[in-house]
Parts: sequence; structure tokens; C-alpha cells
Amino acid sequence: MSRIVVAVDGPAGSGKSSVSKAVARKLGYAYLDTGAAYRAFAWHAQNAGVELEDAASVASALPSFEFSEATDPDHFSVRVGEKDVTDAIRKPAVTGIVSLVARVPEVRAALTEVFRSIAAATERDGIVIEGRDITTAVAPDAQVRVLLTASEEARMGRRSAELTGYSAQVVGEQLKARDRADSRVVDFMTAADGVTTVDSTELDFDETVDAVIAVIRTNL
Ligand SMILES: Nc1ncnc2c1ncn2[C@@H]1O[C@H](COP(=O)(O)OP(=O)(O)OP(=O)(O)O)[C@@H](O)[C@H]1O
Ligand SMILES: Nc1ccn([C@@H]2O[C@H](COP(=O)(O)O)[C@@H](O)[C@H]2O)c(=O)n1
Repeated sequence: MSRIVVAVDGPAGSGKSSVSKAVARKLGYAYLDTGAAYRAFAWHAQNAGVELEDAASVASALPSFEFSEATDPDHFSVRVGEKDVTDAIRKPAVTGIVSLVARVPEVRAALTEVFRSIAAATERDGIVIEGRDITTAVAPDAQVRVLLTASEEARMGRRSAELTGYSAQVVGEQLKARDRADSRVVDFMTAADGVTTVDSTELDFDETVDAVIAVIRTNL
């Protein structure tokens, strides 16, 4: 079976996860959140007691990382070993350290292989894979490649509306700091050749989903 791969990249809070999941649900595709894998590895590395500032120490946690992620957009979950970490990896404690592990080349190489294996194993007609380097490194040959953007102001506003109980200023600063750190490793702010930009600043959620589906239909 020839499987359709839709690659979606973008900065923090641009809507990659929620929009990609909705697109996958509408098209009957699988959904792969690669950020969840980096987050799960950060959670694991921290629990393993590694020195997060030291690349070799971070990489030493790779062999014991038993990761699994469901690709059904209606039943999303992430496990490390037997432990369900779906909620734990969204906590600010993990968000605050994930860039430190994501910058380690051995980690990126190992997770890229995991993503390709998961994509190859899906039984659905297609898969939407979202992250930071999907259009450029994980699936550069994907049939559809999208950069999902929104202004920093819109992204900060959406994220702080979502994270009630945290100050808007702290949430905004964390989002900007993470983008700054991540963009030293991967360029997800500009579209690579052949990648279509969808700017959701002036779109609501449903309009953004429709815009991504329109790009998919144009490319298939
Ligand atoms: N076009 C839109 N209009 C309004 N809200 C949106 C839109 N797109 C996404 N959102 C909302 O913005 C918030 C952030 O979206 P989401 O978590 O999907 O972003 P993300 O790019 O995956 O972020 P991160 O990289 O930090 O995980 C969510 O609450 C989502 O529902
Ligand atoms: N392809 C990717 C995806 C994610 N990362 C790193 O993981 C962090 C969490 O990602 P979210 O999409 O859940 O926000 C992100 O800040 C990056 O550090 C990555 O490097 N490559």
C-alpha cells in the first residue's frame, strides 16, 4: 500500500498538534506527534538522573528509553515502559527542559528512526506527522509538506488561554525562550523549498484545519 505522508512543522503554539490531529481525524489518517517523543525522552532522562546540560550524559539515557506512542487521533497516548506519561509530559517542568535534550544529535538521530518506523507501521492510508524538522529531516520526501505559523502574539495568546492558572507573562516568556533554543538546532520559522506556509494568525481553528486540508488536496 502506498501511504500518504503529510509533514507539518512550525513554532511552539502554532497549532501543530491540535490542527494535525483534527486533520488526521477528518481524513481517517494516523497522527504522529513527534514533540511528544522528545518530551517523553526529557521526562525519562530527568528520571534517570542524567546531567541535562551534558550531551553525553543525556545520550546515555537512550538505551533505556522504552517509548511507545499511539497514532490513533481519537485515542492519543504516550508511554515510557509501562508508565502512561501522556499528561506528565505536558507539564511546565518537562516543557522547560525538553530543548536541552532535543539539541543532542544522538537523540535526534535515534528519535528520527523511531518516527520513520512508526510511520512505516501504520495501517491507515496516510499519516500526519508534526514537529519541527519533519518537512526537512524526518520526511523530506513527504507528498505534502506544510509550515504552520501564526504571529508570536497570537501563539502566546492561545497558549495562555489554554494554560489557566499560569501567568500570561510567564507562559509567553517560556514559549519565546523555547523557540529561541529550538531554532538554534532546526529552522522551523521559514519554509524550505516545496513547503507550503499556512499562516493561522487571522484564521480560527476550523478555518486552519480546512486550510491544511486544502493544501493536502492540492498536492495529492
Ligand atoms: N487557528 C487557531 N485559532 C485559535 N486557536 C487555535 C488555532 N490553532 C490552534 N489553536 C489553539 O492554540 C493552542 C496551541 O495549539 P497546539 O497545542 O496545537 O500548538 P503546537 O504548535 O502543537 O504547540 P507546541 O509546539 O507548544 O506543542 C491550542 O489551545 C489550540 O486549540
Ligand atoms: N520534530 C521535533 C519535535 C519536537 N522537538 C522538540 O520537542 C519540544 C516539544 O515539542 P512540542 O511540539 O510538543 O512543543 C520542542 O520544543 C523541541 O525542543 C524537536 O526538536 N523536533
